[in-house]
Amino acid sequence: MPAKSPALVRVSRRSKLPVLIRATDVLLGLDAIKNLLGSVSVGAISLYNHYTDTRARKPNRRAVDSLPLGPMQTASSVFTSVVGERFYVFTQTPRPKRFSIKMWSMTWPLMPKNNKTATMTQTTSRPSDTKLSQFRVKGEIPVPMLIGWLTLAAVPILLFFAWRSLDRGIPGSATALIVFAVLLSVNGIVYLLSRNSTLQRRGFITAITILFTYLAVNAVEDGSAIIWLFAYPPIIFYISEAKVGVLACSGGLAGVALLFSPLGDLVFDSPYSTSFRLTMLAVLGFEMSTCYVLDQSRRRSKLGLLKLAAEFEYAAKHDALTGLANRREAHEQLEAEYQRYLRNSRGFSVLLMDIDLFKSVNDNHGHQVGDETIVMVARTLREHSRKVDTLARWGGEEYLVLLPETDTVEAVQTANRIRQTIASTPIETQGGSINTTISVGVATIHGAESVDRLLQRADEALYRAKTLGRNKVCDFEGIHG
Ligand SMILES: Nc1nc2c(ncn2[C@@H]2O[C@H](COP(=O)(O)OP(=O)(O)OP(=O)(O)O)[C@@H](O)[C@H]2O)c(=O)[nH]1
Repeated sequence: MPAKSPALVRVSRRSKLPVLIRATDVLLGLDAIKNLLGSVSVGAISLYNHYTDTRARKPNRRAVDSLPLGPMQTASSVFTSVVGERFYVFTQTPRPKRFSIKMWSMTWPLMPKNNKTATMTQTTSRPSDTKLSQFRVKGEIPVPMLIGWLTLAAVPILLFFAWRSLDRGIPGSATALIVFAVLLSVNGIVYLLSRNSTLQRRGFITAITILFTYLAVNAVEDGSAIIWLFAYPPIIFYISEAKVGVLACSGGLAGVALLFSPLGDLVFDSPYSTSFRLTMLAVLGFEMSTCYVLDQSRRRSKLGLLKLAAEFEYAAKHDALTGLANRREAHEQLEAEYQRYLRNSRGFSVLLMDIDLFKSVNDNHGHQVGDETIVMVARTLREHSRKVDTLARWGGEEYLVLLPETDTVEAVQTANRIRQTIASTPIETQGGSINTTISVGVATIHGAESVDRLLQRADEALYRAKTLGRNKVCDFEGIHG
C-alpha cells in the first residue's frame, strides 16, 4: 500500500475539488436552462392552441373571455407566451413585426416513448401523473444515451490509468481497472444488442458503484482516485429514480465515513490525511445534498411542465362547453380514419347533426338555457355511442359523429336511436323543461371519394332532413326515419 501522500492533500484542496464541483454545477445549470427553454416552447404552443380559433387564425372566445383584454378588437392582436407557469399576454404594438409568428408553428415538443401518437376519442380524459412520466421533454438527454456517452468516456480513461498503474509497477490495480473497462464495454454492447435500457442502467450503476468503492478503498493513484467519487452523485441522480439516488448517495457517504474512521484504518491501509478526510466528507455531503435538491427541482418542474402541456393539449382538442372533441380534432380523426380506410378498405360513416330551431330556444329562454341544451344533447350522444366513435362539436349547435367500421344501415340505426331519444326526453334546464329535436345527415365513405366530399354529402343529407320537416334522419339517397 502506498504511503500517505502530502501531494494529494495539496492538489485536492487547492485545485481539483473546486474544479470538479464547478463542472458539476455547470452541467446541472445547463440542464435547468434546457428545462426552462422547453417550458417556454411547450407553453407558447399550448397557449396558442388553447386561445386560438385555428380556422380564423385569431384568438377564440375563450381568449376574449378569460384574458383582461378590454374591447373585442384588441383580442385579434393578442400574443400569448408562458414562462414557467406564468402566462404573459402581449398585445400587438404599432410595429407588429417585432413579434415572430414562426413561434406558432414549432413542433409539439412532447414525445411519447413509443413514438405513437395517442388517438383522441370521446373516451380521452386528462392523463394521470404515471402516464405523464412516460413522456420526456424534448431536449432532455435520454438516460440510455447518457450512459452510452459515459461508457465511451470512461473506458479510455480506465485503460489510460491501467497503463499508468502497469508503468508504475502496480499490476493488481491495472488488472482491476481493465476488468472495469471490460465490464462497462460489455454492458454497452449488451444494450446495443438487446435495447434493454433497464438492464443497461442497472449494469452501469452496479459497475460504477463497485468501481468507485474500489478506487476509494484501494487508494488507487496514491489515493487521488477517490476524487472521482464526486462524479457519482450527479450521474446517479440523473439516471435513476430519486429514491435510488438517495439510497446510493447516503450509502456511499456512510461507506466513505467508515473508510475514514479509525475502524477503516484498522481494516484498510488508507493514505488519506485527517484534513483531507474531513474536507472530502464535508464537500461530498454538500455535493450530494445539492444534487438531490437540484434533481428534485428538475423532476418537479418537468412534471409540472408535462401536466401543463397535457392540460393545454386536452383543451386544444376539446370543446370547452361540451367536452366533446372540437372541430379541428374531428378533422384529424376523420383523416386518420380515412387513411385506415385507404389501407385496409374498412369503411366508416359520419353523422352530421343539428338541433332543430335552436334559435328559438335562445330567443325564448336565453343564451344560458341554449348552452345547457347544447350540453345535454352532447350527453345523449355520449350515452348512445361506442368508445371507438369520435364525437365532436362541429359548430354552434351542430355535432359530428364519426363511426368507424360502420355501414349506412348501422349508421342510420344509430342516428335514429339518438334522434328518438332526444325527441322523447325533455331536457331539464335552469329555465325549465325543454323539448327539442335534431336532424341528422348520414354519409358512408365509398370508392375513392375524399373526406371533404364525404362531409359535403353528409351536409346535403342534413339539409334534406331539415327541408323535409326536421326531426329526421336522411342520407344522400333519401329519408330513413
Ligand atoms: N346558446 C348558444 N347559442 C348558440 C351557440 N352557437 C350558436 N348558437 C345559436 O344557434 C342559433 C342557430 O340558429 P340557426 O342557424 O338559424 O338555426 P336554427 O334556429 O337551429 O334552425 P334550423 O337549423 O333551420 O332548424 C343561432 O341563434 C346562434 O346564435 C352557442 O354556443 N350557445
